[in-house]
Amino acid sequence: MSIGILTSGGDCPGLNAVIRGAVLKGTQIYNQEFVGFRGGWRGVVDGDIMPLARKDIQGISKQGGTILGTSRTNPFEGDGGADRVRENMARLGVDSLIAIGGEGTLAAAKRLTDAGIKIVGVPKTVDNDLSATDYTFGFDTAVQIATDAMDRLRTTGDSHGRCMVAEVMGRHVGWIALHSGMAAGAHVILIPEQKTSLDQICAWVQSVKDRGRAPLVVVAEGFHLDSMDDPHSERGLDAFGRPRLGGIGEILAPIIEERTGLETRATTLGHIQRGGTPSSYDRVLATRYGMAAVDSVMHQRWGRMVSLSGTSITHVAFEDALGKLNTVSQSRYDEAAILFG
Ligand SMILES: Nc1ncnc2c1ncn2[C@@H]1O[C@H](COP(=O)(O)OP(=O)(O)OP(=O)(O)O)[C@@H](O)[C@H]1O
Ligand SMILES: O=P(O)(O)OC[C@H]1O[C@](O)(CO)[C@@H](O)[C@@H]1O
Ligand SMILES: [Mg+2]
Repeated sequence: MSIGILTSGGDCPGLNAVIRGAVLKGTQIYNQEFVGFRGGWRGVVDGDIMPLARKDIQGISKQGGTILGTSRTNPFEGDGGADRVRENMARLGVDSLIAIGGEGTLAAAKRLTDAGIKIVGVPKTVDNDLSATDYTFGFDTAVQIATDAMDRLRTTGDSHGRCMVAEVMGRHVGWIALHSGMAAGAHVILIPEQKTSLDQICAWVQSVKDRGRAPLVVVAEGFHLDSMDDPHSERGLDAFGRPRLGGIGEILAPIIEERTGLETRATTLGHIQRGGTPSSYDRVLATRYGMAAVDSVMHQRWGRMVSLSGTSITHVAFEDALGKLNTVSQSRYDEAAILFG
């Protein structure tokens, strides 16, 4: 019997390092065999597998994306369901699953675990929005990419004396905005947790302008003004029926320009934040998660995900890992806000 690995939800730098860590420890220490399911839960429902022997994972921890592919497929929709998953696993000789994904992937994993399927979870998300782990891999890389981009925006903004608006990812939480904004010396950081008025945003921008500096405004895609009920969305729905976010930077830029008289440009970083080489921090965390997930399989810790607590790897039940987001606290926001304007 082998262990099946899948990556599901948005991709993120470090997924390949998890796969490598799991396969290396599993083959070397436990003499286990592995297969990969292609395209997240879709591969599990369709029985679409690829080999994951030691030679298949050589050198992949520095590669971005996921060699398995990913999707936002719901394993309970269409032809799916727990019975279908169970049948496919039995037919393919797969005894248990390592599901690598965010809160949605783990919610699906919990439903399958409740139906008796043996699953352990590995948390991933660039947004760092899972509360049951101190950090998810992918976040550090995304922050570094965003910080580099902002450093570049600042030199062109300074040269032209313009206000630059940088939009970063962060559907429900503002961690990428907070960390990259602090690192790049942003003058305004706008996050989903803190509704803010246009008057306040323009007052910060104006004060930077009055000091003769070129303002940098960082906005998370999930931010909404105090006058908006929901985050800005104009890009339809994702595969799970949720609004695709993005575009709030382009909305804010002309308003800031009109109100402050300062020429303003917006840049949306988008999926650049999720692409390319993982940072060394993310590779190490992801590798440790992969190895710990195999330990969990060997100890039959079904329905639990590996998690980082301080510098130690621990285990959290799916039900405790879901339902509560890791939001930016008021104190972390207040600390950053001292630097605004
Ligand atoms: N409660 C649920 N029951 C069954 N399937 C679910 C549930 N929640 C989410 N899913 C499925 O799992 C997929 C993956 O979830 P989602 O798209 O939220 O990505 P994720 O794993 O949370 O990663 P990301 O950080 O990119 O959001 C969803 O697209 C959906 O098809
Ligand atoms: O890649 P997609 O499906 O457009 O998803 C984008 C979403 O995924 C994330 O990158 C991670 O959840 C969010 O920040 C963003 O809203
Ligand atoms: Mg999600």
